[in-house]
Amino acid sequence: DIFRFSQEKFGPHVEIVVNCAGILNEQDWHLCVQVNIVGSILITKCAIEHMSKAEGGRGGCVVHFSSVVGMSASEYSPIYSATKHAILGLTRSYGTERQFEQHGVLFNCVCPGAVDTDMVSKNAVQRTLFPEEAVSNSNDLMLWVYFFFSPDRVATVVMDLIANDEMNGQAMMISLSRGVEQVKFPQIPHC
Ligand SMILES: NC(=O)C1=CN([C@@H]2O[C@H](COP(=O)(O)OP(=O)(O)OC[C@H]3O[C@@H](n4cnc5c(N)ncnc54)[C@H](O)[C@@H]3O)[C@@H](O)[C@H]2O)C=CC1
Ligand SMILES: CCCCCC(=O)/C=C/C=C\C/C=C\C/C=C\CCCC(=O)O
Repeated sequence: DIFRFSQEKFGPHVEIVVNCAGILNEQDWHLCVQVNIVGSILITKCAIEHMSKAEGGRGGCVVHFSSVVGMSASEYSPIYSATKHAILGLTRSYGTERQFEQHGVLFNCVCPGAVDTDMVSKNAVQRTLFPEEAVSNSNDLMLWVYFFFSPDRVATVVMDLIANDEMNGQAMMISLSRGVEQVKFPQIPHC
């Protein structure tokens, strides 16, 4: 539907897809898996269907939203973290040379740390993410609660990815400790 909406509003050729939709819900983890993983796969499939040069499209780029906890363990939100690992894997696998040769579509993702949005106010403030005792026992945790990126900062990184036609299968991490950084993955040969 979102592709049809875009075509009606902006014209027939979709060339840029930003898949930002996501939820953090450890209680209703089926929903979390459905929205974050299945949703991202569906968007990927639709993007290829509409953008693939082999199907009459013009190619283009897809930017998915993973997270810093898509690359590292999350003590408080393991299911959410697993879904964000999946999005990273999806991005890297569709962002291979073979896939690009087939479709002409670039796939990259962003992996932000905490960003000042409704997701934070729903989860951090209401403490579904932080059990009460974890908040009261850790000064470090409180540090995270008060330091967030602005959504604009993340949007700038997304815009840079859209403008870059060299990057494919890459992840841009946006973290307090390291700033904006392209993640270097180990090269593991297929067995
Ligand atoms: N806020 C944060 O600290 C971080 C957020 N992220 C990721 O950034 C993305 C955006 O999150 P936020 O803006 O922070 O959260 P948010 O809760 O403020 O916004 C999420 C958006 O996703 C949409 N959405 C949810 N389920 C949907 C569905 N089934 N179909 C279509 N749209 C749906 C909502 O309507 C909402 O507009 C998510 O993928 C999230 O996992 C990544 C790292 C950190
Ligand atoms: C360290 C930032 C992790 C960002 C995770 C994410 O994608 C969305 C989080 C949304 C709300 C939570 C806000 C802040 C999280 C702060 C600390 C989390 C501690 C790490 C953990 O074990 O989950």
